Order: sequence, then C-alpha cells, then structure tokens
Amino acid sequence: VSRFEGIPMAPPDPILGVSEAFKADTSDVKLNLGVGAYRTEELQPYVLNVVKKAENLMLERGDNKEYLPIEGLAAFNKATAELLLGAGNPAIKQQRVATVQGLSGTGSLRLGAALIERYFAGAKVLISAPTWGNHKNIFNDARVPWSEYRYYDPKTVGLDFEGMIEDIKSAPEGSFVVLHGCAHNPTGIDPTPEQWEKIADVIQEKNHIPFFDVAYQGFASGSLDEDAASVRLFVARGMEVLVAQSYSKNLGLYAERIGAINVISSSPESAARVKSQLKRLARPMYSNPPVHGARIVADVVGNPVLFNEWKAEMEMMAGRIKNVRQQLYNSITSKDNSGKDWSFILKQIGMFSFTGLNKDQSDNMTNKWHVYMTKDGRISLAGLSLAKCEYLADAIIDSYH
Ligand SMILES: Cc1[nH+]cc(COP(=O)(O)O)c(/C=N/[C@@H](CC(=O)O)C(=O)O)c1O
Repeated sequence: VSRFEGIPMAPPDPILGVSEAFKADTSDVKLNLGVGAYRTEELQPYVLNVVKKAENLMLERGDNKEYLPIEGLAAFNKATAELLLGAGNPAIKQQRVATVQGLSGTGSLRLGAALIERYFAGAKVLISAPTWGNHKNIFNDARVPWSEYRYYDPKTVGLDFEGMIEDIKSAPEGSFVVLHGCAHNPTGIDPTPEQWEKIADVIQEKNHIPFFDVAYQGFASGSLDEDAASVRLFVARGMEVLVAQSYSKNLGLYAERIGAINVISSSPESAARVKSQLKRLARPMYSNPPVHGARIVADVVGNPVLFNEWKAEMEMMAGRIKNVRQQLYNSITSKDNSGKDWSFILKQIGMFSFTGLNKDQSDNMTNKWHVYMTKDGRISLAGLSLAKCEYLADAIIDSYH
C-alpha cells in the first residue's frame, strides 16, 4: 500500500484547468476564452518582435548562465521600478524603492505575502469581491488572513464604490489592501481617477498599506504611463506601497516567469532593510530567479529603439482587444432583441469581459457551444477573433435566455 494514498486528488485550477478541458475538446468550433493570454486574430500565441530581437542580441553577446543574485538581475530591477514609477520619480532618486525580481506576478505576490506573514503578525489583507482566482490561494498558503471588500455590483454591472469605501474604512487599522493597478480581473471595471483619489484618502485615514497587483501595465490602455497612474498617485502622496509586477501579458513573457515585488517605503534605510528580508525569504523558497526573461525586459527597456517598438506592439495588442470588444457588442446587439443593456461590454477595460453569466449559463456555453470560460462568467477577449464574434454572440444570447 502506497504511503501517499492519503493524499487526495486536487481539483483542477479554476482558470488554468479550463485550458486543459479546452485541449481535450475535439470540436472544430471550440473557443478558449479561459486563460488570460493574448492570441492573434488567427487565435495563435504571439511572441513579440522585440522579444525575438532581444534574444538575438543575447545570443550574439554570448551571455552566460551564472546564478543571479537572490534579488535578481540589477539591470532588470532598475528598469522595472522606472517603468512602474517613471524614471524621474523622487522615490527612486531618494532610494526608497526596494525592488526584488520575482517569479512573475504570482511569485512576487507570494513574496510580498511572506513578508506580511513574517513582519505584520495579525495584519489582515483585503481583496476585492470578486478578484483574480489565485489571490485567495496565495494568501491562504502564505498563512495571511484575508477578507473581501465589495467591488462588483451585479445590478449596475459596475463598481460598488460606496461598498468598497465602506469595507476598506471598517477594516482593522493597518490592513493591507490589494488593489488591481489597472484592468481589474475578472470584472474589467476600474475606478475613475476621482475614485482613486478617494480610495487613497480612506487608505491614508486608516493607516492601511496598499498592495498593488500590476499585471497589465501598458496592455490595458496601450499606454505604460496611463496604466500606472493609480500606483503613481499613491506614491506621489508619500504613501508606503507594495507593488507586484508581471511581464506575462504586456511583453508576452508568460512562461519566462518574470516580474518583481517593489516596496516603496518612507526612508532609504527601511527600504534597505525590507530588501534584505525579501532576499532572506526568497533564498529558501527558490534561491534566485531565472535570468532569461529579466535580460529581455532589461534589453528592451534599455534600448530606445526596442523600447519604442515594444510600445507600438503593446498598442497593437490593446487595439486588437478593443476592436474585438466593439465587434462582440455589435454582434450581440444586432441579434438580441430582448432589450437587455449590453453596454457593460464596451465600458470594461483590459483583457476580460465579465459577462454576468452564472455558473449554469457558463456551463451551457461550454457544453453546448464549446466556448471555454471561467465559471465566474469571465471571458478572455484576448482569445477571441473578429471572425468568431458572431458565433460567440449566438452562444451568449442562447445561454442568457
Ligand atoms: C491580476 C493578476 N495578477 C497576477 C497574475 C499572475 O500572472 P503571472 O503569469 O504569474 O505573472 C494574473 C494572471 N492572470 C491570468 C493567468 C493566470 O490565472 O495565471 C488569468 O487571470 O487568466 C492576473 O490576472
């Protein structure tokens, strides 16, 4: 008898498990609108041109495979903090930013969670309702207690701003508030600039610490600066902030696992101490991070020609998703005569559309129409082509009524 027999079979991941089910489907009309990964109009994965150019540069240079320091590639850490905050940001000049390269967004969030667990005993983390499917797993496994703040209002298919503020205000003083920097996942609903100001007010009032998850910078609006505006607003106020970054989507480096955890503190001394403890946490977890993705980001950002080409490719990707969003709206409204208001599809930003389809309706999308999506009603528009909008519109209308 195996000694592992007591280990139960784990359920498939709510997001990544959808791709497994999609692959098993033999239908030729199947659509994978599950995982948030960009696809071209031909529904193929996309390796950015600048990534190929950066990799050729590496080969020509003959870069070695020596260990990186625990905190990662210095050139990457410099580039990623400057991308996030703007190269001239006073926090960077005053050396108040502790940046450690992480295993993409997930690994950076986990490192931040481990710091909270070790140095903020009893502190609570507040996450939005709903939020990205892996946030709860990350804080659960880091043994950090969390609770939810109201975010999505199904009645208005919009932001429950009053509820959000109330829940953040009523949380214990000094809680960590997880905020999506832009392109909220799964709702696609972002606070307005005015609402961000009020969110910053209540967080300051309560001495909470904001923990931004920035997984789509430049990918949501097409502009790196626009998509970082919320983070920069909080830092400009002199607030101490944690920010997890990912280059999975905006540079298409999904499988390279490249991201960073940034801790902006009020003094260079505390930034240095925080960085030393982040290294202390990383060493027994994975020792030091992978070099390939870090070099690509550092080379692309460090080379003005490549940097400009990257910005153009981001605008292209964001543009394709905006076109698909508009086309889906047109297809649905030209077919559906129920009078339902579908304008939420156009108001949402980023990779996803939160359709409002419930679990049974989402099951119908999959079982009858071979459309794969997450059970919370989210569809990834990045996996949709203009050519498939008619078909998807039929599936959504059929599943709704
Ligand atoms: C908000 C958010 N934060 C972090 C991540 C982590 O990505 P990483 O590749 O670890 O940098 C993702 C990925 N989201 C998509 C893929 C996934 O679930 O892992 C998704 O929502 O489909 C997010 O959507």
